[in-house]
Amino acid sequence: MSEKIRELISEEKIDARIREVAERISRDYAGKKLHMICVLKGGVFFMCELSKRITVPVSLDFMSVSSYGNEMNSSGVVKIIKDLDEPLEGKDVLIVEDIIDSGRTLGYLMDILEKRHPASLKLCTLLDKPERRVVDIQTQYCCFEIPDQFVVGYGLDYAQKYRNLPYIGVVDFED
Ligand SMILES: O=P(O)(O)OC[C@H]1O[C@H](OP(=O)(O)OP(=O)(O)O)[C@H](O)[C@@H]1O
Ligand code: HPA
Repeated sequence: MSEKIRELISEEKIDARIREVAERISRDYAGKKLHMICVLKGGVFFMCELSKRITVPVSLDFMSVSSYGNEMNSSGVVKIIKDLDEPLEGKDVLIVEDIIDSGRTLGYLMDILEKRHPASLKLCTLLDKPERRVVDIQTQYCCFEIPDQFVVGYGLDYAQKYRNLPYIGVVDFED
């Protein structure tokens, strides 16, 4: 079986929407410092583009968790592959994700990070697939809601492929 990628959200639309969300975040955190946590690997493209457009002082940290492996459905078991370098105590923390699907990854992550006593803990996601939700997640900043389709590009992969596409595409499978 081979796969074909069909464009769902263009590079231009993503760029424009990230600017809008970055403006909102900059307004909401005016007078504060923002500690942004990127969930690797998928969140890295979004984190770079978003953080460049935020106008309050920003610090960055990275965490790697895995639940999908090379599959198209979450295993339900979330593993920490790399923990944060810095403590979160007293910081205004924004988690930056590429996608919320079942919500299992973020549900697990938010529980762990809350226990580290940040001053605030919010979530910013590039994509949200609300139809797929199993775990309830409160998202403060979302760029796009998408239907229940497996997507790639802008950091998102299928079996580690297509992360570097500059747009979001849907994977169509062919014989
Ligand atoms: O809401 P969920 O159903 O939990 O799915 C969302 C998670 O799945 C993907 O991560 P993945 O485990 O594929 O790792 P990756 O970012 O390294 O590709 C994505 O980056 C989210 O972290
Ligand atoms: O639609 C998706 N694409 C890539 N990775 C994902 N992880 C959760 N959902 C997705």
